Amino acid sequence: MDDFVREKLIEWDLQKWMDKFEDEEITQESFYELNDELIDKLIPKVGPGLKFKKRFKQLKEKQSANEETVNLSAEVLPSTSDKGKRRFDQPDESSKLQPPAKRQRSSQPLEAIVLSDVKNIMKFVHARLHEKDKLSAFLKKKISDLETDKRELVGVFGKTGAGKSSLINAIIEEKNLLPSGSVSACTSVMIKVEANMQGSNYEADIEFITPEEWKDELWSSHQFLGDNKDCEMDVDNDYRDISEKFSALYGEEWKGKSSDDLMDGKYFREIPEFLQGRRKILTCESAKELSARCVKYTRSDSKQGDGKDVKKWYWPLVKCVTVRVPNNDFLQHVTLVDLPGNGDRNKSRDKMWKQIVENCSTVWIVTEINRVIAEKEAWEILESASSYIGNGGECRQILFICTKSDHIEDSDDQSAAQRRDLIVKRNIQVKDEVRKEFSKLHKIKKHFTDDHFKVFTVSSKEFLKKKRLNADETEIPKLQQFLQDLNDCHSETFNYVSGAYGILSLIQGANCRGVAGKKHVCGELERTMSQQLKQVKKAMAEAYRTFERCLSKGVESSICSYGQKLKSFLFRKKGSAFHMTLKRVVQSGGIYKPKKGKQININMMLASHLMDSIDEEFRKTFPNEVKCGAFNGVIETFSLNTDFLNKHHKDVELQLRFLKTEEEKIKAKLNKTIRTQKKDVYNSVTQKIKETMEECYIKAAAFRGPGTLNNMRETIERHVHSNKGMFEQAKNTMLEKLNALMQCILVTLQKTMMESIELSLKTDNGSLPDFSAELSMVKENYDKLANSPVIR
Ligand SMILES: Nc1nc2c(ncn2[C@@H]2O[C@H](COP(=O)(O)OP(=O)(O)OP(=O)(O)O)[C@@H](O)[C@H]2O)c(=O)[nH]1
Repeated sequence: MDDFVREKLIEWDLQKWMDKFEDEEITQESFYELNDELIDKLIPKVGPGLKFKKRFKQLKEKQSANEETVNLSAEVLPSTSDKGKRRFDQPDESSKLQPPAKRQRSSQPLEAIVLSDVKNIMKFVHARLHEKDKLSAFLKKKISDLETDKRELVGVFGKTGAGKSSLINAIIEEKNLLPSGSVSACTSVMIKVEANMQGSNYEADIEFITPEEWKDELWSSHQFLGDNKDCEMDVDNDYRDISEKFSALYGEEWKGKSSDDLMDGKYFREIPEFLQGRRKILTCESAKELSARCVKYTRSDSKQGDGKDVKKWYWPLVKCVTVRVPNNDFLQHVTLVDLPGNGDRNKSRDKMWKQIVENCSTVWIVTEINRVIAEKEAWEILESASSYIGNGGECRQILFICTKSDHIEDSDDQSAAQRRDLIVKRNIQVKDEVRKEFSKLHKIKKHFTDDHFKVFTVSSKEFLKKKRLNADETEIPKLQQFLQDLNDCHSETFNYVSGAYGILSLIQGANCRGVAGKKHVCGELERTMSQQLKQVKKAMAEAYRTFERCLSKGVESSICSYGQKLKSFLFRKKGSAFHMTLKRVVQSGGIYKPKKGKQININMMLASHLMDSIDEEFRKTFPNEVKCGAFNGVIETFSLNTDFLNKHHKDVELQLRFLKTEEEKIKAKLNKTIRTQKKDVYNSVTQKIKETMEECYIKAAAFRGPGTLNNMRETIERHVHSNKGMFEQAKNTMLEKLNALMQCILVTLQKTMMESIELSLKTDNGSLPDFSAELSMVKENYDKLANSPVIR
């Protein structure tokens, strides 16, 4: 690094530290970024204020004292639960100190180091630009818009006892994190597992449902119990469900009490956060301790095992628990979510379930190897989740994970090698069977092809014990590799650095006055843009026509067949059990999830012909795979051809570089918008039908006494007959949403690129600060990244 660049580095570092002192933001961790040279330079810079000098001296003394402490045995040192948050001017008795910034830096990947450096440079540049003119304001905004927060969501589904918790523990190599193994306790809430980026502790962040939601649930359960007190019906599952939920929280006390009584503060003394609408945070030094403290919030009743000391179980009040794990390479950019298979019977948890499921980029279906084909639950989960994760979501891969592969019937006279061979042979056979089964699932195959589906046969137990199988044979390392690949942040970092490189190039370019070729290049760019936008419009118009054609067919077949569909559902069963089921369906807006079995959803049933008509085209137009790109890849191929212009117009090289990075950034941003908005487009059909049906559900739910079942049936049938137009309306809603999305893409693309062309080539501004040193530093980092091997 030459002296000039070094000087500059020190200069912006100094500015950063001066700001930090002014804002009183100095923390123990950040202090370790200061070196002697900086401290010496900083003292005169921060002015005559002795306060600073004094504080620096204290800091310095503390640093040397702590460096000595590092060598002492960790056991003799007190805990460091709030390390990193403490200010240096506060006494800090508990420092088990290792300079984190220094310690981590050596083991950090290139991307993390580059990103941190470039981010600091851009912070400095941002602070130095004053919003006195249009260009500076534009540049400041561009810097603020640089993004890097990629996080991949992996949804882990499976029935209780399938081995999800053990699997997660094994993969992230935290064997005591999620409780598993008890016979009667099971995970009853959604659990997100992610990295603790802030500190070195294990944390559980417990989010509750609101007191109002709980009151609603108490009220509707009382209604249900009241409605059924005289009936001898097969409502066992629902009754058991209510009883289990209330007994967990109130013991036997809930019986005979009103909803208001059960909201008394005395029941929630241990969790004041619930009544205050806050989250509860548990912080522990070990995974084991956290796991033990979490049990009463995450698991359901247990007479034995891990919950024997628990008096109250709070899972009915918990919406979601986020467990944060420190220093874990597998979780840097990945969140694993342990999810109940088919949504949740509680409304707000079900809403959250859907939101999470729709955002999963990968889905793991976990099931025991022994009953993989016979056991229908895993396949049902896959089938019922397919529209949420496929066209209605963003899942790129489904991993079907068969657990407990070590579980094999063997006899005493078999040698260890024979048992191992049996396991390996069965693994191959099972994989084959699972793939065949998958290829029969027509509903799922509308959303996913065979390439999206992978099968694994794992043993979490053997991965830890290695008695019968070696690590590779347990296939846990394959899943670890899968997570590592998801964690790869190369492309996100590269986008950030290349965006920063472009912005600094533009600043440099703007400072060069009177470049001759600007006008000509500008004309060329505008011409290219108008041609390219035409291509985008053409591809969009084609997609619109295809959607219209498919949906029109869907409307026709919906009108032909809805009557039969409705009849076979409404009259499929006789008697009081179905009466109760239908009542629950209409009470909850046409959607009901029985304790056992598939979800009932009248709205989806009515929308099914429309969805069938569009599913395949929808997947082609909005593929979830990153490499494909929406609207036949036309946004991916959009280009202003700056590379070509660059060859002939070296005088505007800096501006063209900026435009190239702008083009990449806007395309990445649009892809994100499409990924989110297309879910809305897809769900709009069912949503429209749900809205049209709401009125008749309310009417049907009001019936009481003899004849209720028939009254409900008739009300629903009559309503659908007189609202047949809803199929056409649903089609139009989807087309309107599609059109709005297309317009948004076109306008954003055109506006952003036009603005960038104007500001880079039509403005002369020689008064921006000189950032040539920053430009060369960012270029150095850009080249480093561009030349580093990409893992994926
Ligand atoms: N033999 C064997 N047993 C396993 C393996 N993985 C899990 N188990 C056992 O299977 C049982 C259930 O495992 P969990 O990990 O708690 O299953 P889960 O899917 O998380 O269950 P819930 O918490 O109820 O949702 C426990 O007794 C585990 O010890 C494995 O690889 N081999």
